Amino acid sequence: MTANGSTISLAELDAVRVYGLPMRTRFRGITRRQGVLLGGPAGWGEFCPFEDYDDAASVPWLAAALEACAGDWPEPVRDQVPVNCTVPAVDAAKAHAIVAASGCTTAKVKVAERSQTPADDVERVAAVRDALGPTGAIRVDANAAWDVDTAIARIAELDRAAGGLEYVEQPSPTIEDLAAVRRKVQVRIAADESIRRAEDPLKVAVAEAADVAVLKAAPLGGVRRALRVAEACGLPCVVSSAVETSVGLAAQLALAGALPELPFACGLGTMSLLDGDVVSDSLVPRAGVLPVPRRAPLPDPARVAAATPGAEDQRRWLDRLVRVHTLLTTR
Ligand SMILES: O=C(O)CCC(=O)c1ccccc1C(=O)O
Ligand SMILES: [Mg+2]
Repeated sequence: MTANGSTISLAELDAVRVYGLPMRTRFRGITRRQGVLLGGPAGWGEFCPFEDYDDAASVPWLAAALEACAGDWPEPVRDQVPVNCTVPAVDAAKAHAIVAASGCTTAKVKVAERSQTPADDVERVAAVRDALGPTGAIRVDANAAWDVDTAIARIAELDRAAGGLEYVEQPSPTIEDLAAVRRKVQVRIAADESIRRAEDPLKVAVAEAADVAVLKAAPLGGVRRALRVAEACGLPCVVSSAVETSVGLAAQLALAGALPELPFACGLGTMSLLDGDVVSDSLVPRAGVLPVPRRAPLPDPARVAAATPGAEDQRRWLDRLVRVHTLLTTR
């Protein structure tokens, strides 16, 4: 459903294209992204729930894609959005190179990945500071890896290595953990998974668990729904990608463009994580900013053809699309 209560049926779509693109670096265990591009009456949307999401969890992703197909995005209040570069759990030299090449003055560094030691994280963050210079902002994302005591210890080390962290994203799994960590550290806490997956995203603010809310348009059911979450939670918001193609990123940028306040850089500089795109004018940041588009860029037929996966993957995604659409429309 869109905010207007209209749902596009699959029969109203002009085009349905399954795509698959490899990731340049393994990221949170993900080595490729696949999804479906939907061509609707007013534009293109992208349906790309993560592989491990079940049908119920994928419903909001479809709502977000159909909102884009219906051309149902709110009016933006800004025409460009500052973004961070994203530094996966790579070695320090590679991290330095990513930041230096990015043109961004904010870097988000993945930490606490299973293949890494705390010393690797400290080295990576120190290298990122070196590449950014003294004025850039560094945030880290632990993806809920730490228990409360570990979080408190690691945050202190990483804050020192960074010469000051802007915030720590999801240091621990639960809202209660985040609140406990937040009471013990000086660094701001950002809630990501707690908002995406919680039945009631507002609990984050109520529990005083976070200083910043990370919003992703697709898992929250689209731009308009995500805007309502932003309003209700009352926290400063950062829009962060789900590593979509430029079609899905456009919806994220529509959200970032429509938020009344945007005090921090957004996590939308993720095209560099994907090896390829489905449009020819990719949403790649220039000088650390991305434009706020009025609609998604049009898929380029040659690029879509080049990214089309095998018959089995196509079938799997079309089946998934139909099942999730049934769930969306029969709720
Ligand atoms: O925010 C960014 O810079 C990149 C996006 C990102 O980190 C991400 C991408 C896919 C799934 C989860 C996450 C995350 O923020 O944890
Ligand atoms: Mg995160």
